[in-house]
Amino acid sequence: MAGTEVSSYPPLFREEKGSIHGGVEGEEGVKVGGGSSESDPLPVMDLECMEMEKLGEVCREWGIFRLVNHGIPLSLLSQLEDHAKRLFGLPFESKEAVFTTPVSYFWGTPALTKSGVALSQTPQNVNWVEGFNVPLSQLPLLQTQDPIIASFRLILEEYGRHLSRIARTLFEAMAKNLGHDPKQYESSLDESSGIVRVYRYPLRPNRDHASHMEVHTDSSVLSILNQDEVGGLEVLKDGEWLSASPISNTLVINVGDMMQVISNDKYKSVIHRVKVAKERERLSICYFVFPEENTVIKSSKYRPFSYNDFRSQVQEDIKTLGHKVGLKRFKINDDSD
Ligand SMILES: O=C(O)CCC(=O)C(=O)O
Ligand SMILES: [Fe+2]
Repeated sequence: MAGTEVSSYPPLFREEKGSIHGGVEGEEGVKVGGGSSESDPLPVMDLECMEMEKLGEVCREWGIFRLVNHGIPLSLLSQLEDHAKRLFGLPFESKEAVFTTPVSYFWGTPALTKSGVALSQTPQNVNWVEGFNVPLSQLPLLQTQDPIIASFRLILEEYGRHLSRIARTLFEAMAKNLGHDPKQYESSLDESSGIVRVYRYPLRPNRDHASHMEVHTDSSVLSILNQDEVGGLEVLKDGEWLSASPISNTLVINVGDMMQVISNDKYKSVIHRVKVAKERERLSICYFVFPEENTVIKSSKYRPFSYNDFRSQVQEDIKTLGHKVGLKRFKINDDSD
């Protein structure tokens, strides 16, 4: 596959390419799932038959769950994966030159500016990832003569419609479970803010136990993840890292920071990271959806702020401190930091 050509990696990722054997075997204290449903620790929710009580319990105790019966055709998922692999296989310089706006190419960090440019990262805390950032509402502006990019766009548009539907359905069920008036909370989920990130995690052979994506929570209301069969997503639950195994035709849903605020801290924004424990490249496709950016989010636990305020604070913290501080910045009576 073209994707394994060394020239398709950012230069920093090429140095260790010579010795791809002796990869990471897992780690003590981490249950590394083998991809079968027996080893899957995540609670499972069915989109076609939503159990409201269980949904509330899962969002309070886990902040993450597996979704089945999501209604996205398998053929669409595999077409998307196929196209992503072909585009990642282009030479690094072409990816940088071709994908600027509205779809941008980035590497080394998932922290991007509003226009999709990577915030700079020191070599010590570089994330072993590259990706395409796709603001769904701007996809029609992507002009191209390239047939693969043109069909990538069409596939993403269709995928985006499914994700909006899934996010809206889940959000309404969560609002109902929280006893919120759905009308009042309508602008807390703005489908036009939806972003898809297509990630490729290259091999990292000589860095046993190093993260491919560092520990974090998502800033979104909800995130919807579709990972390939390699796996590597890990979730912190009761002080233990659990592996969210890849299971075909299922999605993983994360409660994000904004949902935690909307729920007055009843739901929790899940702490997670990516560590690829196999000698294989990994591909994942993540969707993030946010509140309407200027609407003030009401909560008794936080001072009033909009998503715009939150994003600016996160970006400032990453620039000045090197990491996201997150919700603590807005919490009432929190004396930390
Ligand atoms: O690639 C994954 O599985 C997760 C990525 C992630 O956590 C993120 O982009 O926030
Ligand atoms: Fe994440």
